[in-house]
Amino acid sequence: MTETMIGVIGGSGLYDIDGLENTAWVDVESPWGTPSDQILTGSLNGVKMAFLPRHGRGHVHSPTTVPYRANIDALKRLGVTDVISVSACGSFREEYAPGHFVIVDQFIDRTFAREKSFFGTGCVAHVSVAHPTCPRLGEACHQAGQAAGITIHKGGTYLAMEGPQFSTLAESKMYREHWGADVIGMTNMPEAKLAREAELCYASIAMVTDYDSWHPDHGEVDVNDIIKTLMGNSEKARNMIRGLPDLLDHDRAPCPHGCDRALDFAIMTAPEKRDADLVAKLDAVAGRVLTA
Ligand SMILES: CSC[C@H]1O[C@H](OP(=O)(O)O)[C@H](O)[C@@H]1O
Ligand SMILES: Nc1ncnc2[nH]cnc12
Repeated sequence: MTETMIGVIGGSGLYDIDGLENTAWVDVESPWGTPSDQILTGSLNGVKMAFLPRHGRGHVHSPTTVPYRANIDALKRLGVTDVISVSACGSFREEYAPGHFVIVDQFIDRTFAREKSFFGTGCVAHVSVAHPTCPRLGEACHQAGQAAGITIHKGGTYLAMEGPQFSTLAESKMYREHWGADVIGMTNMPEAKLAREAELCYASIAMVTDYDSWHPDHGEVDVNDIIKTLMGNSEKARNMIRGLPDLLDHDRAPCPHGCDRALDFAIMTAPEKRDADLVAKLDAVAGRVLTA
């Protein structure tokens, strides 16, 4: 049995969490760069927790410049087993209204200006992201959300756009009417792909702040309106997070969906052809299979 450590990545409006015991903001060094910020460590009901504000406290990083690899590597290095990503999003569905939460289970990745893998020349790996989120962790988030009195929808496809501008009306209609996306945001990719490469269970909670620009009865998306909705959403998210330790237990059974074994057959490069520097950088992410 490994010990559970819940890592929470907080998006826009969620720059800290409360209620943890024995807290400290700690620097975590990563060979993949400097994480977005220090990481808040502590425990809740006997379960270890780590919190990282995705954009940094004070919202320093844009969706494009968030150091996604450093963030995931740093959480893995700390001992995190399960990552809960909390994000603001626009909605493409009437019934996913501002103030509601969505447990995302699929993604369409339209980002193009980000490093998307820990692997590359000298250590090539191909992991499956057919099912990019962990159903066990998503179910725990769903239960915690319901217990916190949140209107929370189970399942949804998140379109990850590059940003930082919001979508045009034509894009918004295309994503909604032709691509089947349910919500839109700028940050869950490549975060989800990297979490899978690092063999971390990953669940995404998208907090609806707006109807993007498609809705005939709502104006175009406006960041001031988003911030107003975010203020209410972030308190709800904190309430939900407080319920998670009791649902996840201190001792962690292996993931029934195999998230924690994603690299078992993924690495293609022959041992004698591997680049030593890259292999060294992969010590936290892939040490389980590279040193076996
Ligand atoms: C404040 S609106 C746009 C901004 O909010 C979302 O951030 P996050 O996913 O980190 O909550 C969206 O993706 C944009 O980065
Ligand atoms: N409409 C939207 N598009 C992209 N990212 C968002 N984050 C919050 N609302 C958004």
